[in-house]
Amino acid sequence: MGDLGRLLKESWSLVEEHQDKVAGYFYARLFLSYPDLRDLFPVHMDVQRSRLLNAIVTAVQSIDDADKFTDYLRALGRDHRKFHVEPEHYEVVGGALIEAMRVHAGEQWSVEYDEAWAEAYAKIASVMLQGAETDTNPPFWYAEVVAHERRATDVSVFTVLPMQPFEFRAGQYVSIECPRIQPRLWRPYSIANAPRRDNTLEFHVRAVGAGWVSSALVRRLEVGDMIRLAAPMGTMNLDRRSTRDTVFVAGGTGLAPVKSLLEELTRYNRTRWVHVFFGARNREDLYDLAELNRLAARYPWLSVVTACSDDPTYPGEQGNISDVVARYGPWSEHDFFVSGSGPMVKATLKTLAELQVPSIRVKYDSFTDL
Ligand SMILES: NC(=O)C1=CN([C@@H]2O[C@H](COP(=O)(O)OP(=O)(O)OC[C@H]3O[C@@H](n4cnc5c(N)ncnc54)[C@H](O)[C@@H]3O)[C@@H](O)[C@H]2O)C=CC1
Repeated sequence: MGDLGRLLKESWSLVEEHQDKVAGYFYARLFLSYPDLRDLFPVHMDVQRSRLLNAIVTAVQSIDDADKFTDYLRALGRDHRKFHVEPEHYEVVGGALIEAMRVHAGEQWSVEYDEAWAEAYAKIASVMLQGAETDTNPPFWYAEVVAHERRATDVSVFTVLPMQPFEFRAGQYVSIECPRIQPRLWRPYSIANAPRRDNTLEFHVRAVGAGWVSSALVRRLEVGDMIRLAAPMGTMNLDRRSTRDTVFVAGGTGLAPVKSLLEELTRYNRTRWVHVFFGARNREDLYDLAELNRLAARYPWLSVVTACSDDPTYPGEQGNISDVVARYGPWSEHDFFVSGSGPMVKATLKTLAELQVPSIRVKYDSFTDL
């Protein structure tokens, strides 16, 4: 770890325990110095409270890998155009963050820490700004909900039609906001189809715990609603030059990007064997199985294995999908795509490492919806 990385980690450990207070101070400082900024945030800050702070801290802490994150940060800058973020906002946010940490760190805080955070933050902000400034697309797209279907108690699949052309690559995700239901609350979801001639986009959403946006999208979204979409992000794309057979491992609605990549494969694949491992808690949550089976019946190169982790009488595989994949194989020559909750992705990456799958052949995008 470089010196800068060490200083950042060291200083964050001084305030880590008081994250809530740091977040409270940070937003108060932000809105005090820039009352206009309040309009960019949702009315109720409860859910939002730790999001921005966590995102910045994670990005800053990864500064040693900044080169690796350049594409991500540029895309994040483009994505942030949906908030109408101006260059001066970046400065205010950085200043408020450092002040909030300094105030809560106690006597051990030093000028060195101030400088380290300022340097790392400036680097990240400049890459994000570059991404935003070179983007010629609209800051967001309006899209009309044209279909909405409840597939399980907590899972819905819905389709939208963007009002202007919306370009993306199979496997990417976008932030979504529904102004009628929850203005200014944006959450990322994967697009569950490859680009289509009719421009429609499909999303799979599960209403989880305190996930306000997800619950609203599952329970309250209606055909005819207008939602807003931000710029597409993510690098979980197919490499058309690869001739390797491919394995997709999906947990729950993490199936969405897998469906998108499968749809792309149906357009050109003739030679690669493709295996889908789809895990859910119970059989009802295997919400898209009928469609997967239909694809497998039509394309001889595709096979599907399903598993339930909390349904002992399910006749298919039992257990977490990260373990189920290890019962098949050998996999050391395959390309892998992993999609699901953070813990599911982590567990699957561990299994694959144990199975000697080189990490370079494993693609995943990890994002969590709260
Ligand atoms: N909706 C979308 O477009 C996308 C969603 N995701 C993420 O996928 C997740 C889906 O959540 P749910 O449907 O509620 O899935 P879930 O929590 O019900 O889990 C589904 C399956 O994933 C596996 N799994 C879960 N936790 C695991 C762990 N700790 N270790 C090993 N395996 C585990 C198990 O096989 C389980 O049956 C969410 O976290 C969401 O953020 C990811 C990509 C796209």
